[in-house]
Amino acid sequence: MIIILTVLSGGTGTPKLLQGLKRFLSEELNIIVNTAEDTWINDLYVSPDVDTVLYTLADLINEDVWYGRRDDTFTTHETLKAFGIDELLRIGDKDRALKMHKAYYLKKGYKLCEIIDMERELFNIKAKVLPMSDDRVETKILTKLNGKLDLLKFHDFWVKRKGNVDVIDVIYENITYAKPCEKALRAIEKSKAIIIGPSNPITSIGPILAFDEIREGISKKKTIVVSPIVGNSPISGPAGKLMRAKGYDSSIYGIYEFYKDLVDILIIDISDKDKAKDFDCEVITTNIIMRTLEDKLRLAKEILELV
Ligand SMILES: C[C@H](OP(=O)(O)OP(=O)(O)OC[C@H]1O[C@@H](n2cnc3c(=O)[nH]c(N)nc32)[C@H](O)[C@@H]1O)C(=O)O
Ligand SMILES: O=c1nc2n(C[C@H](O)[C@H](O)[C@H](O)CO)c3cc(O)ccc3cc-2c(=O)[nH]1
Ligand SMILES: [Mg+2]
Repeated sequence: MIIILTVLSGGTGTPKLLQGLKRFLSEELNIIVNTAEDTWINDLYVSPDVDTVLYTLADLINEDVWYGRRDDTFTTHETLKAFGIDELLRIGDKDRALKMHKAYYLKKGYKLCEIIDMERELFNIKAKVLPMSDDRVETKILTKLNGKLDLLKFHDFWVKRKGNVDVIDVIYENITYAKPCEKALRAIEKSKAIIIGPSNPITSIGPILAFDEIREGISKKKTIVVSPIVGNSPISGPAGKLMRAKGYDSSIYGIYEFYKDLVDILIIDISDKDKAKDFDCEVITTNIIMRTLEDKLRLAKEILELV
């Protein structure tokens, strides 16, 4: 009997875990991906977390930065810069084709989920890669610049300003009107368990869980959460700062608080084991820091044994 699982993912932490999971599962795996950082850059449609998941599953990902393709070239990016067009994101030539492919079919009226499914097939990926929505939702960071309130696009906050601004709030623009992707809802329904991967709770998993129907569907399933935080810090990125801005402690206490309505099993790092008794759910302590492929395979295997 094939065990169907659904994983919620952003673009760095969970893709590392996917490198482990993909060794044990193929078509049984559904990945619902955050699309609230999607953006048009000139004529390219950039869906950063989706593209990182596709490249990770196709073994093409650049693991130094967790975006773009390994061994890509940057001729067009550099030439555009010479022409005075500075793309905020350093987009490789092969990677550009994937973003042009999305733009081409979006302009023809295709749904994002249909285009991603075409791309999954082009990369011979067996797992289903599903956007959280086919509608635009955009994460914005509320801050104060020169004494004035300003709402920054995520890439302005993270790529241009390196996250070096005070974060007053984080909002998901258009979430009220956007609809979850039907295929994502079906995947949750068919799943034996849901894995909320070690991604940024606020800007990667938060947008996905902001859809009531997605939350509702997950609440009916065994849900395993892998913490992206060890001690009081995320292993990388702005998750700690963003959690504090939303009123959550940058610790596994904050992680539990954020997921408490959904989590059945919380996986924390061995270094946090003394806190394991403080949670009203099953807690597994293990090494959750994935440096090597062996780390990723071991963590994936430990998780699959819980399903
Ligand atoms: C900017 C970045 O967002 P994104 O690139 O989308 O990344 P994710 O939200 O998917 O993941 C960031 C998240 O991942 C955690 N992380 C990273 N490596 C590990 C690891 O080996 N183990 C583990 N348990 N978590 C890991 C990291 O702490 C980050 O919070 C972003 O928001 O960082
Ligand atoms: O911080 C960066 N993030 C880059 N990213 C990642 C990205 O947009 C953000 O860091 C993620 O959205 C964070 O979740 C890219 C993603 C792509 O799909 C393609 C190219 C890039 C290029 C950059 C980049 O130059 N700098
Ligand atoms: Mg992301």
